[in-house]
Amino acid sequence: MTAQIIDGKALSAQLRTEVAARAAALKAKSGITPGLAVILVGDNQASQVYVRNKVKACEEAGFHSVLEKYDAAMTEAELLARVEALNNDPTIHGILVQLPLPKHIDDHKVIETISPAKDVDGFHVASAGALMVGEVGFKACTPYGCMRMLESIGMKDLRGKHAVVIGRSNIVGKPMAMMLLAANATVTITHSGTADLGAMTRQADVVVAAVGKRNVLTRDMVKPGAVVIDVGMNRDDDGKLCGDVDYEGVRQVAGWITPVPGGVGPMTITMLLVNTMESAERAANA
Ligand SMILES: Nc1nc(=O)c2c([nH]1)NC[C@@H]1CN(c3ccc(C(=O)N[C@@H](CCC(=O)O)C(=O)O)cc3)C=[N+]21
Ligand SMILES: [Mg+2]
Repeated sequence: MTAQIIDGKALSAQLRTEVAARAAALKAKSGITPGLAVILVGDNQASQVYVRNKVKACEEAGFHSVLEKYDAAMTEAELLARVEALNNDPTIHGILVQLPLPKHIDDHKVIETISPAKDVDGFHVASAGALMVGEVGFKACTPYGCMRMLESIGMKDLRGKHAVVIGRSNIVGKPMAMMLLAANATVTITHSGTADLGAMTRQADVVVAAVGKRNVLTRDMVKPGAVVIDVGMNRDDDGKLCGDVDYEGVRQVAGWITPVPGGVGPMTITMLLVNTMESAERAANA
């Protein structure tokens, strides 16, 4: 038996159609068009591609989108001033400052300047805190997308399940663990300081790999039938996009697996649209 595939592209298409319908309904009812502003500083090649995909996804959903591109020499003060201007712009419901930023700019300072009401990335301390205590706030898009993938295979409630997260970043590992916990899973967070990773993952009903390194999870580390979610975005020796999971090996034992590309990546962009939609609806009801 080989694993069934959780198709992030297909699920994204379905969810984006729903978002487009919500956007049209909001516009008809209140005259408000959801608006996303994306700021890109510098000329990082990968960032250019991602940002273009985000703007394209917005347009397809009927959103208003603004892409602001700046030279790598932009000062931190100039960037903070742009974020503040967008905070005060009523046509904008979501602000995304593409990371990484040039070294001379303090990412944390920039993120904390974004109004939590427009923090559709879910990176602000207020958004992370809201997730931790179960308050209303924007959820980080990548882990949020992983939760929607689990929901799509009937795993919305994870009571009685053991979820093992590999990685403890602020943008994926930690919020992922919080969301799994909120879904009633028993959660283990593993990382570079974990003594025996395989001993942990072999107990898991759900494994989320979010390290940024190839072949972190191999078939001998997976319990037969487990759900494997691959957040990784790496390049193999031929320059092809690949995840953190040894896909060919792991699919021989897993019950479900997400591919790279076509898995978590498209879902990340979809949840950005969902958060921006939500923000526009909140603004309309305010
Ligand atoms: N403030 C901020 N927010 C982010 O959400 C953010 C960021 N900065 N910086 C960079 C990372 C990366 N990221 C991706 C999203 C979608 C795909 C995606 O759609 N990937 C496609 C493949 C794309 C390709 O072919 O290269 C897939 O997996 O199928 C990839 C990467 C968002 N990021
Ligand atoms: Mg920095």
